[in-house]
Amino acid sequence: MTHFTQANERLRILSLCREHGMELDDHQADQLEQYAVMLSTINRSVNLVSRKEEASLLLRHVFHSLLIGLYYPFRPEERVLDLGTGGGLPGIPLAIAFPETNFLLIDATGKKIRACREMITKLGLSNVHAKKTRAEELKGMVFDTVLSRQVAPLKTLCSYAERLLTPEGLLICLKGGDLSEEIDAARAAAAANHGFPADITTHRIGHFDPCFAEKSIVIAYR
Ligand SMILES: C[S@@+](CC[C@H](N)C(=O)[O-])C[C@H]1O[C@@H](n2cnc3c(N)ncnc32)[C@H](O)[C@@H]1O
Repeated sequence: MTHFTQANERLRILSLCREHGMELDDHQADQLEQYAVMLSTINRSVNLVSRKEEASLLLRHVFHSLLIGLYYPFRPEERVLDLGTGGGLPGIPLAIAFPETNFLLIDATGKKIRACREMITKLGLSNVHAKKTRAEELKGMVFDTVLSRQVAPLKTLCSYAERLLTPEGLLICLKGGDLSEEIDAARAAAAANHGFPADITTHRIGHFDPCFAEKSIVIAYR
């Protein structure tokens, strides 16, 4: 990404966040930009994001992740799990935007978690930790919210999240394409997941930028 393009993207993302009520200070904007640069650098050796989309990392990955915070403002002290985080998406951008909320990033792939740890340390973030584990193997922890971006069908995510969430907990996913069959399948499987989800809402996000035309935020409720 050229410096010119990156500066434009930074301004655009900051103004989009501000327009929608998410105020980020200069330090947070610097951290988001630094994260996008590190993601792009590490991506040369560890496959963290699609190389085709590298040209607009700040918009397509960082801002895409931040959109969750526009629909669901995280509370201080809330415990959030990013299930299948890869290179820290959506967890790291959200941990930057919500410094008083606690994030745990998990992924089944060790080199991705090592990359996340390196970026977390360089960004100086103390509210986010990363652990190599499969969701099915994570035990003895509960979360107020489980997040997931591009990991598994909703039905599978609900089966993982159900035993990791508090009684009022939510599953929030970033998804693409026509979701009607996926949502029907998740609803049909609810009985096998202790009634989860009791309800599902979807929010189209194409109005933020044409690159999100096919994308939605899906929220599954107890
Ligand atoms: C397509 S990548 C998406 C990564 C990231 N969320 C993003 O949006 O860039 C899917 C990731 O989910 C991880 N994953 C898939 N199933 C998992 C499971 N059951 N438990 C933990 N991680 C899982 C994979 O290792 C992979 O890194």
